[in-house]
Amino acid sequence: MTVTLLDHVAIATPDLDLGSAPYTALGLTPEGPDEEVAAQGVRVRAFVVGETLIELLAPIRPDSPIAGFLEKRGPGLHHTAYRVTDLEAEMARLRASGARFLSDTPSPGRAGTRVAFLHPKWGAGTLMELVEHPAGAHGSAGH
Ligand SMILES: CC[C@H](C(=O)O)C(=O)SCCNC(=O)CCNC(=O)[C@H](O)C(C)(C)COP(=O)(O)OP(=O)(O)OC[C@H]1O[C@@H](n2cnc3c(N)ncnc32)[C@H](O)[C@@H]1OP(=O)(O)O
Ligand SMILES: [Co+2]
Repeated sequence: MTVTLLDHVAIATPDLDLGSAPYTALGLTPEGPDEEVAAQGVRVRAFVVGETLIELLAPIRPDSPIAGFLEKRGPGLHHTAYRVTDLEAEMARLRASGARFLSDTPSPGRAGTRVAFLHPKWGAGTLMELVEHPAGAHGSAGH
C-alpha cells in the first residue's frame, strides 16, 4: 500500500481572496505564495492544516476544469488527493484493478509534484487525485 497521507482537500472558488475567508477566520495560514499551474489552468493557495492542506483553486483560463466546475456546480468541494510514494506503480496497480484514470500519464501539479486524476465515476462520485512529491520534499508535512 503506497498511500501515505491525505495530501489535500481541494476547494473550487472564483476568487482566491474570497475563497480564503473561512480558512483565514479559522486561523489557518498559506503554506507559501500563491502558485499558477498553467497545465491545469489554475491559481492555487494552499492552507496548512497539520499534516495536510486545503488547496484553494481559482481558474485562470475559461477552459480550466475549475472554470467548468464553477459554471456547473458553483464554488465548493472539488476533489480529495492522496500522497503516494510511487505514482507510476500505483497507477499500474489501480488500472489492473479496473480504475479509470483521466489521462494515461501524470501531469505537473502544485509545488513540483506530479499528479494523476481518477474519474469521479470510479471514485463513487468524488474526483480523486494521486500526488507524488519530489524525492526528499521538505517541511513538516513534507509539503
Ligand atoms: C494545481 C494542480 C492541483 C494539484 O493538486 O496539484 C490540482 O488539483 S488541479 C485541479 C484541476 N484539474 C482537474 O480537475 C483535472 C481533472 N478534472 C477533469 O479532467 C474534469 O474536471 C472532469 C473529467 C473530472 C470533469 O470534466 P467535465 O466537467 O467536462 O465533465 P462532465 O461535466 O461531463 O463530468 C462528468 C461527470 O463527472 C461529474 N463531475 C465533474 N467534476 C466533478 C468533481 N469535481 N467531483 C465529482 N464529480 C464531478 C459530473 O457531474 C458528471 O457526472 P454526471 O453524473 O454525468 O453529471
Ligand atoms: Co489537487
